[in-house]
Amino acid sequence: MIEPLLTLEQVGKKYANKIALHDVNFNIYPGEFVALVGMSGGGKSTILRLIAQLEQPTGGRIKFHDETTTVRVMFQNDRLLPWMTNLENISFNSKNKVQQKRAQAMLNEVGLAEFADSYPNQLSGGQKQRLALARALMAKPKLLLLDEPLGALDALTRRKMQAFIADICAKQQLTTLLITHDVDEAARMADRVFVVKDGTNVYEADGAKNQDAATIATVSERILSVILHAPATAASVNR
Ligand SMILES: Nc1ncnc2c1ncn2[C@@H]1O[C@H](COP(=O)(O)OP(=O)(O)OP(=O)(O)O)[C@@H](O)[C@H]1O
Repeated sequence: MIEPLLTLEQVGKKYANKIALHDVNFNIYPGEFVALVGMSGGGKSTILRLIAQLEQPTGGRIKFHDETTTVRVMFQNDRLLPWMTNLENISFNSKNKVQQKRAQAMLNEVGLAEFADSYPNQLSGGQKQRLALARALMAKPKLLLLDEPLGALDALTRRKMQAFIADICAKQQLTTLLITHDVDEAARMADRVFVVKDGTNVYEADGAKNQDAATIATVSERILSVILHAPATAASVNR
């Protein structure tokens, strides 16, 4: 049996006057691409922040089966540093030759080789997100967390970036967790999709990664229907 990379067991998160999460249970396995979808306020970003250890759960536990697992997050806001060149943004301005070479190779990988010496504000939205992805990948993370990374892009660029990110993650066999409102995006990019509703994960479906448009549409429709109609008390999945 394959050991999960990450297990969430009855995870809860209480803020002063709000229960954001109350019973989150799931496993993520090495190399898979998982998407968390759901309506606004359901708890998706809170789950991501807990996994990234930006906050601590107030109940249950989050277990990394290999304690050396490194995690990187890519956010909707690219968080690039405007005063550094694109290359410096991903090499963290390191003078180390190996690091610089790797940064250049990473720029090639994301199709930005010719923009090494220009600055983030000279890039398009999609290019900025590719640079942000390159920066996240520089650390060779075992787990990549994507927090609505394509939310600010126009529809066409977004579609291109979905394929681009899914391909890079597959090529690098990177374990990836994507948070998105976009059901079609989740179905299109993910191996598995979890629906998060009212602080818990209420449903799990196979995604439609690398499938034809009709399959993506069918999977999206099913997920959307769960988001709209699943009772808040539905049993959470535990795989
Ligand atoms: N720091 C906080 N203090 C108090 N309540 C919070 C805090 N962060 C989140 N919440 C609440 O927890 C719930 C879940 O929020 P969360 O941001 O995780 O939802 P989400 O599904 O990611 O929503 P969205 O898609 O709009 O980002 C919401 O009701 C939110 O108001």
